[in-house]
Amino acid sequence: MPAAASALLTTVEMGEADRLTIASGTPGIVLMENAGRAVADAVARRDPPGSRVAVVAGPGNNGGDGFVAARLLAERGFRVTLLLVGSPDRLKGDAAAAAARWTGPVVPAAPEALAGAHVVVDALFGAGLDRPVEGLPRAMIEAMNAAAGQGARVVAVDLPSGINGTTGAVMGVAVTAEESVTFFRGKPGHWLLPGRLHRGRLTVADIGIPDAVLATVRPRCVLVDADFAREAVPVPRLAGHKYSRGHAVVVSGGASTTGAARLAARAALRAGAGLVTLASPPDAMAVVAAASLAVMVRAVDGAAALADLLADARFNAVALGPGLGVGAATRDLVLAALAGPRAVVLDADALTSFSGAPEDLFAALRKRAGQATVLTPHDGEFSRLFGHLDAVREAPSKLDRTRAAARAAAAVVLCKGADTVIADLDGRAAINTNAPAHLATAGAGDVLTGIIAGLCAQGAGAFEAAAAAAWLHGAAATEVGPGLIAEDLSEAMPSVYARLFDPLAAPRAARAGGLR
Ligand SMILES: NC(=O)C1=CN([C@@H]2O[C@H](COP(=O)(O)OP(=O)(O)OC[C@H]3O[C@@H](n4cnc5c(N)ncnc54)[C@H](OP(=O)(O)O)[C@@H]3O)[C@@H](O)[C@H]2O)[C@@H](O)CC1
Ligand SMILES: [K+]
Repeated sequence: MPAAASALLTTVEMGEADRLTIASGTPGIVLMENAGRAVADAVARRDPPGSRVAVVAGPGNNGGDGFVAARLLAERGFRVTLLLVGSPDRLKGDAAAAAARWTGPVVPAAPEALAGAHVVVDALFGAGLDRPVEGLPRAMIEAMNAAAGQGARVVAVDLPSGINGTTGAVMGVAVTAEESVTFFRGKPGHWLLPGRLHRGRLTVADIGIPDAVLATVRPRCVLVDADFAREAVPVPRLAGHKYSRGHAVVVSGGASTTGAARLAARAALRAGAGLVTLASPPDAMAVVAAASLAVMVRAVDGAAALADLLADARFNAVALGPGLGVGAATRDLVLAALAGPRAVVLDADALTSFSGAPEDLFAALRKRAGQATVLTPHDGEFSRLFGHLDAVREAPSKLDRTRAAARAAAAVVLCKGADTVIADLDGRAAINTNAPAHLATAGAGDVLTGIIAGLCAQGAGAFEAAAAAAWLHGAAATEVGPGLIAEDLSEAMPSVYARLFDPLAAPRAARAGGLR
């Protein structure tokens, strides 16, 4: 997996990182002191000494972090109230040790005790939340949200209480924080919906866990960022020529529906493919040719003709789906594309055409497992293709649903949305949230398909191509800004690439690692 810096750790993986660190000689109470200090620092960064701080501490180590933060804030002149959910004599281990260092009163938690707080530190539940929240904890979460409504700033320790760190799910009810301070690395629940909407600004604090533990923990999920995209995008060699950058084919629909394929084709070219050909039904040739300059056009009448065209091995990546129409003709085109040694990207109508018989698609995909194949469903297309599978229905998160779909289809699956998840069939996964709201516009999905095909044509692996394309697509939308229409995305790609590969604009870590 590229970019270990952006690894996201499940709560189990984070527990292992803690254990490995403690086993190699750093006591747990030291980690807890560091965690509590990071929380106190987050409070002190924005609120002056003298502010009233209510710390809501729970019965586990998240509460322990709260005790440390309470002590350090009191030492810095904040007026701190410590509200405990549960009884002090049931605190264990490091949390008990942290509580013993707190010399102020321990007040039994009650919702009304939050009145007048300028800052609420939510140290109720973190990684250990394992069931729906009820009773007093629920009342305290609701009171924290009510306090936020009255103007209090809520700073969550590790996770907003009620959010599952691994899945991002709300376990009954959850705090909506202004800031969450987490430790060592982010967690999938900080980035998946709805967790992302609850966590506010995310601060990741170093608490003394060495990066080296990642080699043992081996996290399977990353957040897609600029470093990931920089590593994944094949950079043209000076000695290369257009053929060495691959030749992508995009299959077009009929005369009245060529726009989607044209958007995809142009995006494949802008993504860096050496050559791009639109395979067009004969009746649409005039329309397609008139609107394409750098993109080439070939008449292709049905699945047999597509197979003939693709017999030329230089066509090394094919995208199908945008504007293709739903039905048997599209199914045949898809099966023809899948039946050979090339990267294939399936989107939109190419997916919907198999919604009555997904197993037919999966069988064709399994035959080519090991070759690059990417499916790019939105939520509706995803449930039509994969909704019948138990492993998908029972998955606790979008992350796991997408992984289950990738396994079933023997392909990389990119499930679109505000939290786009990309999963490989081996369990590797990535989350991309680099997507401004104005990206949700007609034709944007067609462009994403084209970028993936363009990266695959240049030799990127299917997983890397899909994840990097999602990030680039979002970066292009950010570059254009509000008012964006799908046509603009491809035109913004040169600026996105310029920024990505400009050594002066790149972050220090990437410079030190050397740009290819
Ligand atoms: N050394 C380390 O490991 C470090 C860990 N760190 C910190 O520790 C946190 C993880 O700590 P944790 O594992 O103790 O879990 P935590 O989130 O405090 O909650 C568990 C408690 O809640 C309870 N409980 C659960 N669900 C419930 C529900 N629905 N309703 C009611 N009760 C519920 C559960 O009780 P039980 O199941 O026993 O009834 C248990 O008592 C992590 O987020 C980070 O902040 C940092 O200090 C860095 C060093
Ligand atoms: K919390």
